[in-house]
Amino acid sequence: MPTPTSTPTAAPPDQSDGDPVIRVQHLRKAYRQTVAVHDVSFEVRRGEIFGILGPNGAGKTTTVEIVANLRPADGGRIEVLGVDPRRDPARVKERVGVQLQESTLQGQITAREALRLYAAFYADPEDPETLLRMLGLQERADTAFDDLSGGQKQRLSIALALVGRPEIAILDELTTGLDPQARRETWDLVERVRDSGVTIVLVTHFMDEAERLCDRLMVVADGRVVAAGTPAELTGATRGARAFRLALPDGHTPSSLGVDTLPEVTEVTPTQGGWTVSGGHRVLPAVVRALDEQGVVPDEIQTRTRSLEDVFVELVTRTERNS
Ligand SMILES: Nc1ncnc2c1ncn2[C@@H]1O[C@H](COP(=O)(O)OP(=O)(O)OP(=O)(O)O)[C@@H](O)[C@H]1O
Repeated sequence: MPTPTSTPTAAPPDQSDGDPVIRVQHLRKAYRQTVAVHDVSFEVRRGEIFGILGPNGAGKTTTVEIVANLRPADGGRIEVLGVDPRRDPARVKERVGVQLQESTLQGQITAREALRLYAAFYADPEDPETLLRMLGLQERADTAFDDLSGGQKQRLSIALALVGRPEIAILDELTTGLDPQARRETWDLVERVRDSGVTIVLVTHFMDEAERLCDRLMVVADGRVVAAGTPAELTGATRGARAFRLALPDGHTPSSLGVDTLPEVTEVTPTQGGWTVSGGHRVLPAVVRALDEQGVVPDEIQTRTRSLEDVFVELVTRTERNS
């Protein structure tokens, strides 16, 4: 069974809004030959859901484990609720609840027993029965962990992260392996937890999850922050950015037709059966005009709102290209 990640005497959350509860500057961490985190800086504000997105191996888990004081950093400055986790580990343990990837409990323990056991580590824990109700687990409270569904196990691991009444909850790969309905239920639950005053740091590589849940987020690739902002800022919704899918007749590519060098085009990325072309407000007419001038009729043009996934793929592709 994993060691509980928090200990006694959590204070009730301070409800004052917006001030940073986590400040990370120039974080660096290497594991022997692998530099997992090159240079990561960010702030998490009280009461928000802050997302950390990135492809596999980007350094997301390493970053949050350092914030939760489960690993030492090699460099940089970290402040959690005003203190350096290395200097005051007890305070961070008291106030930060962590649900890490693949948290597994001993197979025969029931949800109720696990919550009671974890609650015993705190002076003022949340009532396990309240958590069971809040997470919709009361019907399954006496079921052995091994017999719970994936979604129920996930909800139990969130409950365990919340049992110490943390001010900050770190949720890592929250919905990996869940079916669509269980994912949606888990999202609703996370919003309820945030609404109850807990600041949430959400590690994910699901764009839909980030778009739906996060107030602000950062995209990490290869141990560096490659973009940060609200989902709307990142997708360019506030700047009138556009994207569309383009399929061309055999023998033509966007670069052979000079599409990628048009001033209106910011990015061309390959997608299944074609390319995603992104740019400013006038990107679509500019590309259609350029193709027409060369006598090329596109096989397909499909417009849609630029999603966080488009942005993510562009950013990660660009980072890989430059590294
Ligand atoms: N304990 C460790 N020892 C050695 N290398 C490690 C260790 N933990 C992580 N790494 C390496 O550090 C890099 C970053 O890993 P990390 O788990 O932080 O990334 P991540 O973004 O959370 O990835 P994922 O989405 O796959 O969980 C990877 O190359 C990984 O192999």
